[in-house]
Amino acid sequence: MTSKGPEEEHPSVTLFRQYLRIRTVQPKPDYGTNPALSSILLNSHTDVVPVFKEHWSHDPFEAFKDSEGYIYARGAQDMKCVSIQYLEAVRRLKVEGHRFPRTIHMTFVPDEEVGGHQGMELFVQRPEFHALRAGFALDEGIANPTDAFTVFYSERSPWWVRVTSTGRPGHGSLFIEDTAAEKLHKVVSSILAFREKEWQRLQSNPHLKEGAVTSVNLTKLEGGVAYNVVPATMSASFDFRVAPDVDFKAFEEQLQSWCQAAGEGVTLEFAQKWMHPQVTPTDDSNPWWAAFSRVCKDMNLSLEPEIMPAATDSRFIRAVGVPALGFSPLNRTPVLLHDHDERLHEAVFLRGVDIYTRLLPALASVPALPSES
Ligand SMILES: CSCC[C@H](NC=O)C(=O)O
Ligand SMILES: [Zn+2]
Ligand SMILES: [Zn+2]
Repeated sequence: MTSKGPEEEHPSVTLFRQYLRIRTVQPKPDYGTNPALSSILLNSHTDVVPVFKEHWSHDPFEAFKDSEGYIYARGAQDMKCVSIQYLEAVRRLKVEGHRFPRTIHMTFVPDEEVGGHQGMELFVQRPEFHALRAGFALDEGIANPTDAFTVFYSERSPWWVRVTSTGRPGHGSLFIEDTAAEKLHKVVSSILAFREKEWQRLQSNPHLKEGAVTSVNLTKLEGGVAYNVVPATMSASFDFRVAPDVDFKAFEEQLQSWCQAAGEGVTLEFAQKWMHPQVTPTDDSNPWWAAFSRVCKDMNLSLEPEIMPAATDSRFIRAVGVPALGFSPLNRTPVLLHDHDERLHEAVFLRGVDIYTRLLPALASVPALPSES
């Protein structure tokens, strides 16, 4: 009863037997046909952001599919789709018996949504990461509502800044001078004026995309104990996303000078300060880009190369010298990552599997780089 014919075999048993046939024998495990070459890393994170269930049309963890084919779930775009698309493309290529010179590794990492500090940031420093010998990585991108696909070659750097202002306390009925609030107000005004300037710069230049300018939002205000007590301390927290072409030293000095200009006792501290932005070249000098863009051209996919406005695990990968592209093959899809009713059409998902099925052979067949020969 256990040895059924091949046509009846349980798919899990078939998968098991396919895996057994791969000669991963030490000391020269057969991971790819040329293990001297660097590998391709397909990275995805497994965590998702929280939900406000009351704003969803369907249970965000049920993966409900409506009659049109839209699948509703937290992670449908960010980025459980990509994890499964990688796996399905690799499975397809294996079933078809393809072999490539370069090994393909997949990593499924935690904690990206809270900064990756316990995930990819640590992993890239580990010997296990270096043992993968990654030469190029793919990681998440963002959906594109048009026919085109967005691909990210760099990222803005997150700087999370808390400005703390101290001043004279006292009774809420008096005109107290030099209060924490009035000085904090000055800093907030300076930073929001800068925000407006960057916004105008973005608006007035159709060639600039969101990731090319520096953004900032005031995200927290803290302080105060009672209506009639002037507090001695107040603070404002800001989420800056600094564009990769900014002079970081000069920018930090600018922040400091806004604090100083507001008066005595105004200081800033960083809760997050990424200092290592990297750009993955998007021209044919980069053989990974050449392979990636060639496949897209062959498949008639139009690409929109951009700088990622948010921060992903790609920044850690690029910072250790591995070029990376942020790409989620999701076109004709409204951008709903982190939003209510995050959803993805099944046809778009399946098309993404087709796209990876073409991309992976090309990337895993990039000839030896000068550094590899
Ligand atoms: C800056 S650490 C937080 C990382 C987070 N990534 C995805 O949304 C982001 O806010 O960009
Ligand atoms: Zn993500
Ligand atoms: Zn996210």
